Amino acid sequence: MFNSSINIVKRTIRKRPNNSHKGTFGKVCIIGGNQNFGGAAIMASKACVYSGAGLTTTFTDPVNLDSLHNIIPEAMFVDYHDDNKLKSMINSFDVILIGPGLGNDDYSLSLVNQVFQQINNHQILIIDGSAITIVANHHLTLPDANIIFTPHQMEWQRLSDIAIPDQNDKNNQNKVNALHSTVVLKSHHTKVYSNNHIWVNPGGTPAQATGGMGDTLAGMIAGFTAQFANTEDAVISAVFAHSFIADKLAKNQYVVLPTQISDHIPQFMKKFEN
Ligand SMILES: NC(=O)C1=CN([C@@H]2O[C@H](COP(=O)(O)OP(=O)(O)OC[C@H]3O[C@@H](n4cnc5c(N)ncnc54)[C@H](O)[C@@H]3O)[C@@H](O)[C@H]2O)[C@@H](O)CC1
Ligand SMILES: Nc1ncnc2c1ncn2[C@@H]1O[C@H](COP(=O)(O)OP(=O)(O)O)[C@@H](O)[C@H]1O
Ligand SMILES: [Mg+2]
Repeated sequence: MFNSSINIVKRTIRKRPNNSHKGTFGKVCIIGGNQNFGGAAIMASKACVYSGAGLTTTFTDPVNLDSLHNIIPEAMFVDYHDDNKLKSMINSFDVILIGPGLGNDDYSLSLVNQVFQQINNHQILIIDGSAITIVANHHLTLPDANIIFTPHQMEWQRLSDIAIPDQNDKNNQNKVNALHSTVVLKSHHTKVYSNNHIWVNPGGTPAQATGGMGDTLAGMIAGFTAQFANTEDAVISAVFAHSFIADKLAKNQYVVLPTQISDHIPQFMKKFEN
């Protein structure tokens, strides 16, 4: 499993062509971070930029602006209350990540609805964190887009109606097929379900069990899928990179911080570029 995963990573992370520019490496929009969970959107944004996305724009509550730019000045900011900006910009992105720290209130629901109404089938939509809970609680109809869900087991229980003890491959795959989406089911042994294919992450460590770890993974998946043509391979490579970096740091650390993982993404990508 480890060697076949390395092969996927190597065929995914391409050497950057000399005649490239920021436009070559994808435009990502990250929507999340309410007044309480700004850190989630900021960690996702950091992970996305460090994964090499060409342009990252973060739609968040304005209370997060200074912190966002302190941590990751490469990310652009839009006030997520600005309806007109969201409307006019949303279809210009290759990848939209919605959910990290979004919260579950009426305004969060309206943002999810707005994205679902406007997104098209050329775009990749990553649904994480609060946005998964919103889709589940409000039984939202999914839009016609390339959808990737990134639930942990509790979020998957809400979305799939499969209780955590019953989350086996057969039950999970049936639900994934019904959703017509890719599902990254996160746990101590994360699995990626897509098109009747299941990939099991060979890595991961309890040193990763800290808030923000999934927000960081979601940002990495956004950055990888924005750049690399094969979306399934890009998702697998991001999940692999996330835990590979964590496993390495955990050799000398009791706990690994999400932002530390982001710091090491560029070295990981250099090591495996092909
Ligand atoms: N610094 C920040 O701003 C943070 C914001 N966060 C945001 O908070 C919102 C709520 O997300 P939460 O996941 O905390 O809340 P949820 O209520 O969705 O789920 C958390 C609970 O699920 C249970 N659970 C069962 N199996 C699990 C598994 N395999 N992995 C994780 N939890 C499992 C745990 O008991 C945990 O308390 C999201 O939008 C998220 O992005 C969190 O990521 C924490 C950090
Ligand atoms: N014990 C563990 N072993 C391996 N990976 C873990 C462990 N605990 C958490 N993780 C990883 O950390 C991430 C947690 O995601 P999530 O619960 O969404 O975090 P958050 O929403 O707080 O950012 C997932 O990628 C999960 O696989
Ligand atoms: Mg999460």
